[in-house]
Amino acid sequence: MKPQDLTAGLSWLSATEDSQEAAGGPSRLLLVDDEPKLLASLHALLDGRGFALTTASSGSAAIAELGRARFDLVLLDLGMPDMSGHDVMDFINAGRITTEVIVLSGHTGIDAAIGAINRQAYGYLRKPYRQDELLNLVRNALERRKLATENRSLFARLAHSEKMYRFLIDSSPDIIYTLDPEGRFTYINRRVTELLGFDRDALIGAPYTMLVHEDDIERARYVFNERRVGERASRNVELRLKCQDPAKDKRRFETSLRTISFNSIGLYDEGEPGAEYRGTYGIARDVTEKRRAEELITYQAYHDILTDLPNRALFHDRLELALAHARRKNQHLALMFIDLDRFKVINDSLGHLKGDELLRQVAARLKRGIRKGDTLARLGGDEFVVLLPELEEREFAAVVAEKFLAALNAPFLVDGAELHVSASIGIAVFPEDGDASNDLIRHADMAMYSVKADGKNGFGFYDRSVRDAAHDKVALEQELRRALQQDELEMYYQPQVDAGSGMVAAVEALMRWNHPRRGLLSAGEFLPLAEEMGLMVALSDWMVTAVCRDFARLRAEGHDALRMCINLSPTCLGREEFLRKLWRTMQERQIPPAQLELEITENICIRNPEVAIRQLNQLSSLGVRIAIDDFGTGYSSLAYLQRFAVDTLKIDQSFVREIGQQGSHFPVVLAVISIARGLGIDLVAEGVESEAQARYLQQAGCRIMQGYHFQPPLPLAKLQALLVSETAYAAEAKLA
Ligand SMILES: Nc1nc2c(ncn2[C@@H]2O[C@H](COP(=O)(O)O[C@H]3[C@@H](O)[C@H](n4cnc5c(=O)[nH]c(N)nc54)O[C@@H]3COP(=O)(O)O)[C@@H](O)[C@H]2O)c(=O)[nH]1
Repeated sequence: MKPQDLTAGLSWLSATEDSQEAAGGPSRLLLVDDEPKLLASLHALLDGRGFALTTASSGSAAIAELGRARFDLVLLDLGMPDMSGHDVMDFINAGRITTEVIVLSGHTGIDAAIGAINRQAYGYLRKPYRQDELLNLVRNALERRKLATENRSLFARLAHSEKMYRFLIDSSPDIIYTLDPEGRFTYINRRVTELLGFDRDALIGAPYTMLVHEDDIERARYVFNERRVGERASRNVELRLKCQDPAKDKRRFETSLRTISFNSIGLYDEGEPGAEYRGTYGIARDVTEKRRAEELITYQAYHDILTDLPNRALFHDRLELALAHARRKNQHLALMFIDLDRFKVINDSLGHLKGDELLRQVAARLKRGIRKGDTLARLGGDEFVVLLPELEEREFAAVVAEKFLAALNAPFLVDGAELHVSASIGIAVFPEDGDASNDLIRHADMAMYSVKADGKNGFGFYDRSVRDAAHDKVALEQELRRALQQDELEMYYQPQVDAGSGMVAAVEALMRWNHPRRGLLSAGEFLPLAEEMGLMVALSDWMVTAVCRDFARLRAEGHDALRMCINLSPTCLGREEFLRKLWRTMQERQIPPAQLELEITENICIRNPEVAIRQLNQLSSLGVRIAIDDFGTGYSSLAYLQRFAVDTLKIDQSFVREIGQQGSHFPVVLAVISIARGLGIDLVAEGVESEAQARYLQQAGCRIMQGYHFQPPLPLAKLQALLVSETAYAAEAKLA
């Protein structure tokens, strides 16, 4: 049997050996000699010296012992009958059994010694040996054995720690690198491949500049050529690094970049500055997502999410900058305030999703009208502002405003429906109309309101008339609050005439204000202000009391077939207490429900639609009539016909006004008349101002008309007189 074969199955020995050695205890010695006397004397010599002794009297017995246990030292005879000492050493070497061997040989020839040394025997003693010589050799062999064992364990611990650090470095979420003094990579962990796509082996020896975006190279020098340590090392320097798609051609860089934050420290001999510079090491963290999130947050803080336009904060910022620039350069700038007309009605009747889509499309059209350097922003709702810096002439702002109005003129297609939108634009110019940003915005806003008051769909500059109107408005506000207490309000009544008979069929109650300085103001001149000021509920309460009182009086005077029409403010409808008060007052004044008609407009249901619809239906079921005012102008007019039991449709004045030329057709008027006829609903045409209009309407099938052509709104006394003369005329006609 070859010594190698004998070692099969003994590999556990070398694996566990070190740990057994590390466990400590007496050194274990195996004494091998086929000569019993020599073996005994050897044993006697070593016994009692702190060793654990085992004896073997043949080569094969020695091998069996070596397979059974670990020995620190084998004292080995060479010439044994069954197996030579050399064979035993071959077995030890083949099995990688870590033990020291001292050969004790009776051979005198040099070959035996050479054979022992070639097999890594620690020592060779020729028999007979001196005892002290043997003991010395044994001590030295065991000392070497101890050192070798310690070395091996140290090496194993180092290898383990190296493995662990490599694992930690490679699985680090950060890039870890070292550079030589010339800025070439000497080490870089695996993270570089995951993050940037580069093969890390290909990077070793390559200059760091190949990774850095051109614009960041200067800053990169600061990081990568780092020569400082400790507190002075560079920290959190952000650079943009290029990425490579490993799937693609490796020579081509992808345009994508990642933002990486670097911390780096200079490497010196003995780790001290002043000693020789060896390069740089550092850690780099990917902060791309963090930066993107921060950029998004910043973007959203300064932009309107719906339209992607600058928001109020960014607009103010740009305006302040533009003003500073204009002051320095002695230039003009214009500020425009754009407000869509009737957007609230569209938004409430079509729903907010469509309203939002419309705003997006409006923003896109307005954007097309501005130049580079101008700013278009959305302040919220349907309010936009435009900044035109470096304005050469005031009139240029008018050209831009006209461009905006023309851009909005074409219909918008929202969810398959065509929508028509117009805007009112107010313009204030620096420095004439204000020096501070807030003044300019306020003045452009006032100019815009003035355009609205003048009929909307246009533009206007902030000027003296706007200023005066604003002052008037402030004064009017204060006076309106007093008007209620000082009994300055009065109800007027405009007859609705049957064009066939010329008789008054109904009257519409219209509020008037006997202003102490300005004279009689019609409802259109102060009710919008009352709505704005939140006075509408109080005014409507007063109106209900006054109308029911006047109506009861008219009825008591014998005009009991007369119908009274009152206008309902959207603010009041949807308030339970208002309609309860109306009902209570009607009962107190004994007004039959069928004689009262409530006029509601298209935006009546905006405030509290469910309550409004329920209440209207309740009143309707009690017999009160419902009329739709301004029919045809809103987006929901037709939808109302399904929601309420509508008794009357009022053809809006704007359609009636168009009736002028003889022989023409007025399709909207005809359509409203045919809808009313088809549904069996009464019709009233409002704003009839001429004989021609009256004739056309009558021929088209509308008999009841209201307008200056017949009667203007009248104070109660005049109405009473009219009704009395009418009754007298009717009586006369009957007699005749
Ligand atoms: N909630 C309340 N609303 C009211 C009340 N009183 C009036 N109103 C509403 O205010 C709007 C403006 O009213 P007013 O200034 O009174 O104008 C009305 C008429 O004076 C005017 N009119 C009448 N005939 C003609 C005409 O031939 N030509 C012409 N250009 N104008 C005319 O029209 C207004 C009546 O309109 P309508 O109501 O649509 O029939 C107005 O919307 C009133 O409804 C109130 O007490 N409460």
